Amino acid sequence: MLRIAARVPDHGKLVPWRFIIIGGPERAVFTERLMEIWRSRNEAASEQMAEVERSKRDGAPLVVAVVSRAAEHPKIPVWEQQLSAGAVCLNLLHAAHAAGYAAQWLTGWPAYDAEVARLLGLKEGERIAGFIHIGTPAEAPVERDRPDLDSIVVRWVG
Ligand SMILES: Cc1cc2nc3c(=O)[nH]c(=O)nc-3n(C[C@H](O)[C@H](O)[C@H](O)COP(=O)(O)O)c2cc1C
Repeated sequence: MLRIAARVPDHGKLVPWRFIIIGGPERAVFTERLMEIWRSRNEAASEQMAEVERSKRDGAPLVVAVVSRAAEHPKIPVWEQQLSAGAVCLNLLHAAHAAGYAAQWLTGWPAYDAEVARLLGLKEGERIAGFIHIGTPAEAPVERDRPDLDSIVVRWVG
């Protein structure tokens, strides 16, 4: 799956992304660490609120953090490097689904938190493009409204 995920358009072959696998026994430890950080930020939160938070962090047995390491480059804009990291996330979703798993691209506060970044060993300039949660499907995914193409497509007429 990671091989498929890494097979994305990558202008300049910079490989401006990397993976951190959070699985096995470390998966539960990761949730605990996130909860500790969350509690330190939400000291007044009730146990019920903590359980809601835990249910959001505690989903699939495998999480792959896709890390963007886009950096200033003389020819390749940072924007294009970040888009490439997004493509990695989507490819990983497709790879997981094609292999029969369920997968979801999540961010939430942990993707933007300096302490979580330290916990994951992110280096200066690195950031989370997505936490890709992967597991065995428990139920059919809920469909939701999709964009009305007529409202977002125009034909360029010069
Ligand atoms: C960058 C990014 C971050 C996302 N983060 C979250 C999130 O934190 N929580 C959430 O419920 N959905 C999040 N989503 C949306 C889900 O990945 C997904 O689109 C949604 O669950 C519906 O799935 P579907 O589009 O396959 O029907 C995020 C999507 C993207 C592109």
